[in-house]
Amino acid sequence: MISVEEALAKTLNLVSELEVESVPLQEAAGRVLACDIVATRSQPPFASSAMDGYAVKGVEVEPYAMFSVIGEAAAGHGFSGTVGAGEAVRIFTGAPIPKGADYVIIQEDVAVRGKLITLDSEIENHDYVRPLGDDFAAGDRIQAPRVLRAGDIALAASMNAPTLQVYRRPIVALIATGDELVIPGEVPGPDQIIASNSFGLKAMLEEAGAQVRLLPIARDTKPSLTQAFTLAKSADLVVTIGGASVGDHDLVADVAAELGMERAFYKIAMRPGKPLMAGRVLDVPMVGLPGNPVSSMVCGQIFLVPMIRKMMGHPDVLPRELTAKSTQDMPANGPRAHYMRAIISEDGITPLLRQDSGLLTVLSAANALLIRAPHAGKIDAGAIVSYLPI
Ligand SMILES: Nc1nc2c(c(=O)[nH]1)N[C@H]1C(S)=C(S)[C@@H](COP(=O)(O)OP(=O)(O)OC[C@H]3O[C@@H](n4cnc5c(N)ncnc54)[C@H](O)[C@@H]3O)O[C@H]1N2
Ligand code: MOO
Repeated sequence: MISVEEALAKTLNLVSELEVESVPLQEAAGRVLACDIVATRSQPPFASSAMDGYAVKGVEVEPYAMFSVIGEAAAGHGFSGTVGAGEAVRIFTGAPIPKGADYVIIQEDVAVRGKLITLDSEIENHDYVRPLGDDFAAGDRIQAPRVLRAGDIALAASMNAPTLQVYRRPIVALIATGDELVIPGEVPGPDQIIASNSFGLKAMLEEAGAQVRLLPIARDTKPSLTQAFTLAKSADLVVTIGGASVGDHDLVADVAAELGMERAFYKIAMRPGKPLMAGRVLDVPMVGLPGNPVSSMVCGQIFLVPMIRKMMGHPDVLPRELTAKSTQDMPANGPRAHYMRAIISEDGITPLLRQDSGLLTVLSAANALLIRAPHAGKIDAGAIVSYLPI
């Protein structure tokens, strides 16, 4: 058995960044930018007004000064003339500052009579002019790599970049295995249960950015598993669920071996998740998850999500572990790293009472995985422990 850290390094080694593709701006959120975005224009492209008011010459601004209004400048429709001494142009937010003017008096500080304005006794000492290129100048860049958030998309749009270069999303083929499984909505036979892991994993991996194909459930026979692997050949990552352990019907390792699997490892010092395996099958990176529902979801979180992130070009692939005070005493841990389903709140972190890897109710109630290292000693309530939010 190898450690979680070794297994993580080996699973990450199986994959690399995928190719770069062009996507429309509207579809780029959450993707990782692969090439710098270069602004093809400055913003604003002209000095512009930050307020509704009157554009004048700044040197003429003083209490009770009077100006005659000679025209109007609105956003999208500038004033074509020049502002002279004693003159003002009615101006609105976003409009170009007219020639000759360099100051905007907000309309709240002005008394208007026909075409004449008089400044109040107190005037704000602020020109309300946004200079040309105040936000960015032509040639400025959004640097890659970068995970594109909503604010970045707005900035890229403003830079007039209609398509962006991003890493491709990985295609993941998910193969649930087991004669006992039927899909949700079907009527299970007396010895059957509903397949849950593939649906939970699909949600998890899609949230991480993957495109997930749910393959038909493979039966516990070699031909059925062989067919499933063959169907998955065009994916960037094949994930099997179940059949990973040592029982007579756990055939994933055997079938993968018959298909020439280059095995990276089998079995890790982790709880849940001991029978995890990984390698390449039919030249496709493959991870074999244990079937117990919580085991497969926890392994998905710890191993698959970082693999997806690496393929998508993320600069940081590993989740950042956080720390909190344990609200409970805890006994010494055994030889496997324990990822305990737990609840993090302002009081600290509390491991849930039942940790059996078949309990999806417990996983659903948890919002964190409390991490106990192999052979960690016993701790008292109040001790600092590591966790991952889930
Ligand atoms: N003698 C031993 N028995 C087991 C060991 C061991 O070391 N020695 N390891 C245990 C551990 S730990 C785990 S985890 C499980 C993993 O076994 P498999 O990967 O072979 O999984 P299965 O036997 O196929 O299934 C286990 C369990 O999970 C249910 N299952 C499977 N797939 C799904 C699915 N897609 N959706 C919902 N539930 C699923 C399945 O019905 C079983 O109940 O092995 C232990 N045994
Ligand atoms: O490791 Mo198993 O995954 O404990 O249930």
